[in-house]
Amino acid sequence: MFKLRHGTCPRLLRHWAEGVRDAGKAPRSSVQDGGRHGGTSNLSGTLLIDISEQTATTQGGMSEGAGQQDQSEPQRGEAFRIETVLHSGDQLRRGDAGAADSSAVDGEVGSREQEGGPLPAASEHHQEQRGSVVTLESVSACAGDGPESYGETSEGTASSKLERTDSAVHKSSECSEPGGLDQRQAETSQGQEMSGPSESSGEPPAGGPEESKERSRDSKHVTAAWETLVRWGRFWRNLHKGDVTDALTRTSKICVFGGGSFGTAMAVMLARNKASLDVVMLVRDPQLVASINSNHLNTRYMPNHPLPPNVRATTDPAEAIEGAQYAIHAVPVQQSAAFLKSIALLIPASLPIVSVSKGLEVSTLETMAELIPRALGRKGHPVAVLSGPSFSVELMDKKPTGLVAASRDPELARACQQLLASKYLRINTTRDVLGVEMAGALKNVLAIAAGIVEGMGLGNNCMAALVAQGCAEIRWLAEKMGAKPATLAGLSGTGDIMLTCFVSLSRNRSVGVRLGSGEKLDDILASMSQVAEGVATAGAVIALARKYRVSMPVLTAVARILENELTPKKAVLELMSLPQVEEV
Ligand SMILES: NC(=O)c1ccc[n+]([C@@H]2O[C@H](COP(=O)([O-])OP(=O)(O)OC[C@H]3O[C@@H](n4cnc5c(N)ncnc54)[C@H](O)[C@@H]3O)[C@@H](O)[C@H]2O)c1
Ligand SMILES: O=P(O)(O)OC[C@H](O)CO
Repeated sequence: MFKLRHGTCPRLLRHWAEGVRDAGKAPRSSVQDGGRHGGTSNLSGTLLIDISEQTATTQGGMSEGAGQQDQSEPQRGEAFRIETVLHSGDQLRRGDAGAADSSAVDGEVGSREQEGGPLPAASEHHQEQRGSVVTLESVSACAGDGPESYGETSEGTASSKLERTDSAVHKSSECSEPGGLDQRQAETSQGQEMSGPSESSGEPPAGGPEESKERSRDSKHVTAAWETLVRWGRFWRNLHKGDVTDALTRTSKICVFGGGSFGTAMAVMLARNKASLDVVMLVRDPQLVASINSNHLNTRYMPNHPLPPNVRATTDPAEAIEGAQYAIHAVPVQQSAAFLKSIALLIPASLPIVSVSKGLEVSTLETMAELIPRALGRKGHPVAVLSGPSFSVELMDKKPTGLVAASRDPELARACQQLLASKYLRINTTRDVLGVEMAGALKNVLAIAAGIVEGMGLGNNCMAALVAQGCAEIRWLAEKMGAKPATLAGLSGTGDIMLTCFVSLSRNRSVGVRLGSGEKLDDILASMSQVAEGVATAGAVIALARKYRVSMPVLTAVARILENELTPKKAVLELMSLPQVEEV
């Protein structure tokens, strides 16, 4: 059966198809149409399938064949797929806009990465459209090193692999990996269904030759799956090698608003990606400017990490903004509107602003993507947000990190990928700006709750229950406002919640720990030199919860504790006394 993963990058597939066709590799033999999805036509003896109907009706689910191919001739399968892709133009063009570009760059000099680097970052397209099969084996073939060249996967093995995938499709209704169906899982369940190693099945005991054979087969599947992924990454990188539309290539200056820890980290990520890029930080303190420009050190926020020479600082907004092609906004949320209003006249209408600030403005309940155009007095100003689990110090230390860039304009989200992604920083893209922003803002409030539990010494069970409940509350509100569930389960949601709730580097969590240990909020804030966005955002969350009629017991308790209307101990007692309910 033919299967097409709808999330598979259409651009990649089209290039692949064209490449194979041009190279004359696609055999022109007929295959039979299963006739279930759309019509058939015939050109040069090759069956063509219109997959538009299929695409429209199987979003997120496992899609089953549009046609039947001769399994004994795997090469036909390749041709079949290729032609299918070529004749699904509308879908492909639409998908293309959301497709991800891989632009991993060499960490120091900005040259495009060659073999052996990270896999391509995903697009919304990829993230959302799980559940069908990527024909990665075929991608490998197109990349110039066909299935025969990886591992022990000979042409014949590739054929049987396709067959196995087919049979697995019938057995499983889920597929989780970008590489397609988890064959091992599917086959295992199939095996158990048919002749599982149960006591009554008469199978040899564990550890016998049968089990060892199964283990070795499993191991082959794992190896094949991994190698397929690696080849996919290589193919993708080759495809985009020398891509002149790369935002990094055509950018010469970027300004960064805010010289705190994350503004500095963002400036360094950009500067490391391209040595000739002029990265200018707009900061308020002349001493900090002197330190950055003379000693390449942000002595206040990042004293142990020397900055690349192409990072400089200024207190002059005009100097920072003039000629900049992008602006990164890293000013705390509650100060952002006033800051942006003060420089609005200097900001060209075309200057995209990428916000990394996580929170809601208390006075308006706005997210940053709403606040920025309003503060600039320009509806429709180009905005993206970058979020996800990321401590600035770990980025500076080149620890592997994953973020998500969200924008209504997919090109801008891709530009964020191209400018910032590196060997240690993967950036997905999405159009779900609201989901990314709500998750990023609300996780800070939840992290305060987690800190309180830690500070009170309530134990691991309590911590896990609290964070799970908090996740549900974030989901209830964000989804009601229009966020996508996949976003909330992704890097900016679950990912950032885990990081911020469980890791002591978090400033929000630290505030909670100190509250839970009995300190007063005013004393805690007075002792901090950096922002903990959750403190202000908590009130806004509760106002939004009321507006959207969502009950949020944990986050409401945090807001009341921060307002000094409830002690942490009383809050726990009250929460534990709430009615026992059905899980939703
Ligand atoms: N630090 C991190 O690991 C991290 C990671 C992801 C996102 N963020 C988000 O990035 C934003 C900034 O965080 P940070 O860690 O850099 O904070 P920070 O406290 O380290 O720095 C804040 C910066 O904003 C500047 N600033 C404050 N008020 C200002 C004003 N009125 N006008 C102009 N500049 C002003 C400060 O001088 C400082 O340079 C926050 O919303 C935070 O949630 C931080
Ligand atoms: O230190 P925090 O609590 O502001 O968290 C920093 C980042 O948001 C973590 O992703």
